[in-house]
Amino acid sequence: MMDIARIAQNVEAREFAGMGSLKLIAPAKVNLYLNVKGLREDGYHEVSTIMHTLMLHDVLRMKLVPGTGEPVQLTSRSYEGLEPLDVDPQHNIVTKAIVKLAEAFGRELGETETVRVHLEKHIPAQAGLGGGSSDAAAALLGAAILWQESVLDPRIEQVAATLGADVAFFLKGGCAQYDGIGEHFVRSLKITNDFVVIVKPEGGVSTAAAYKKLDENPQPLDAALVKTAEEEAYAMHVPLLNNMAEAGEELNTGVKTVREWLQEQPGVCNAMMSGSGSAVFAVCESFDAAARVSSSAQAKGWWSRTTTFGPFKATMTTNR
Ligand SMILES: C[C@](O)(CO)[C@H](O)COP(=O)(O)OP(=O)(O)OC[C@H]1O[C@@H](n2ccc(N)nc2=O)[C@H](O)[C@@H]1O
Ligand SMILES: Nc1ncnc2c1ncn2[C@@H]1O[C@H](COP(=O)(O)OP(=O)(O)OP(=O)(O)O)[C@@H](O)[C@H]1O
Repeated sequence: MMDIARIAQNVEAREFAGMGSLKLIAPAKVNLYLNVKGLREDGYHEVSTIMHTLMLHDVLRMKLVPGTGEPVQLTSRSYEGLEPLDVDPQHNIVTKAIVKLAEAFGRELGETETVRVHLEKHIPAQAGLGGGSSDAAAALLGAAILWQESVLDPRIEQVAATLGADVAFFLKGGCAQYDGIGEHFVRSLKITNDFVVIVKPEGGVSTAAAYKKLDENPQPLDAALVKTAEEEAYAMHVPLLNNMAEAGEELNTGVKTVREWLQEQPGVCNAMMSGSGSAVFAVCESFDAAARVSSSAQAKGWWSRTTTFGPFKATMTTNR
């Protein structure tokens, strides 16, 4: 499996220059508010959450090539100190997304045409930053565009919902509240462009394990704070709440170390684990403060980036 990942790293994006190729961006997200509620019969949990996209993003390059026998040929390269993906190309959520959308559109893949994709990873995996989900949303849009279908076709949203709870959000982006299992849009909030530092301790947290851990020790949130979060119209005023944070800190003790360290840094307004972890995000009072905190985090051996909240959803961009 790792050999495939290494071979994939040698493939250059240059192959995707020129006509007929698409470039898409797949932004990361953080959860400003995550309230995990009861366990449903299907094993998923009811949640209410407010997510905000970041300027930090992965890049997907896509094109159609004559059929190679494979429905999708996916290569990937990880940047900025990230490990290669721990998943082989046919199990990558990008491949799954394209294959499922082809089925929904009644398109045969493999014999006459193959979708070739190069994925540039900048978002760490198992971090609660939604990297895989955002890649999947971008792949759905890219495939629809390559097949000359409307990006507003309802089958895109339908397939998104079958891929993972977070995928639907990345088709909308910005700041929005979702409920159900996290796939059901409730409302948009006014976005912010505050500076953010993301710090990830060594190791990730499995989303499924974090939900399971929370079931062992449920963490109801303060009702008054929940009301404030659910009624707030501006992203910048949403109180940072995550009742999965304790589960994440138990599964990866580095999360607690990072969160406590961030909360002590000058210029940090607030810090909290994102989603199911293991990344912790800190909202900072200035770019300078964010850059200083991020450099100090890197000096301690943690993966860290300075970014801002952003308005983007998974989207096509100029192919450069
Ligand atoms: C933690 C969050 O990132 C918050 O935004 C999301 O809830 C996770 O969304 P996601 O990564 O798209 O999750 P999925 O890939 O759909 O699910 C992974 C696993 O997490 C658990 N899961 C996920 C979502 C949910 N509402 N309840 C769950 O119990 C299930 O065990 C599932 O098998
Ligand atoms: N394109 C992809 N990018 C990242 N991980 C992927 C991808 N495709 C499949 N995976 C698998 O999904 C796992 C979780 O990765 P992902 O980045 O989605 O986690 P996450 O940041 O915890 O997301 P979320 O916040 O949605 O739970 C990875 O460990 C990897 O095995």
